[in-house]
Amino acid sequence: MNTVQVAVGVIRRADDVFICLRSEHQHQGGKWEFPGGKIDHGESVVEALKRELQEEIGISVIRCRPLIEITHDYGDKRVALLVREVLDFNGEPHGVEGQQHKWCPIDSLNPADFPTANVAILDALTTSK
Ligand SMILES: Nc1nc2c([nH]c(=O)n2[C@@H]2O[C@H](COP(=O)(O)OP(=O)(O)OP(=O)(O)O)[C@@H](O)[C@H]2O)c(=O)[nH]1
Ligand SMILES: [Mg+2]
Repeated sequence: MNTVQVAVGVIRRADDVFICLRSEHQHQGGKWEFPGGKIDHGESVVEALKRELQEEIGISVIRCRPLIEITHDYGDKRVALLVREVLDFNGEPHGVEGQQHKWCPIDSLNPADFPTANVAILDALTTSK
């Protein structure tokens, strides 16, 4: 099985992070996620992150830094999440595709609400707080 490379953005504002609800028809539907998506052929992680965050939540990423990289096998799909913390951006994050979204306190994030691969992201956030 090949591994799907995914650019994922963690956007923090003080003690909150911005998260979106995955629609039921998507892989891991009904779970909350950090916005992002598949890296296209020939694209860098940062290029993909900028494109996905513009398409999904309507912001222009100005500056980001690596937070963590996770490889996870869901059985039906193997993913590599290349997670970047977004440090500066233009615009106000919202659900461009009509998806539910919210700012959630890092302390209140429940791993059970996220895809399994995200547990390591939540750990990284709690320890870097
Ligand atoms: N965006 C995002 N994807 C995640 C997270 N955690 C996680 O396991 N994934 C997995 O990463 C894979 C690709 O993400 P995606 O579905 O957002 O990709 P995309 O925006 O290109 O989707 P599309 O094919 O519906 O256009 C999915 O299999 C998804 O389940 C997360 O926090 N954010
Ligand atoms: Mg996506």
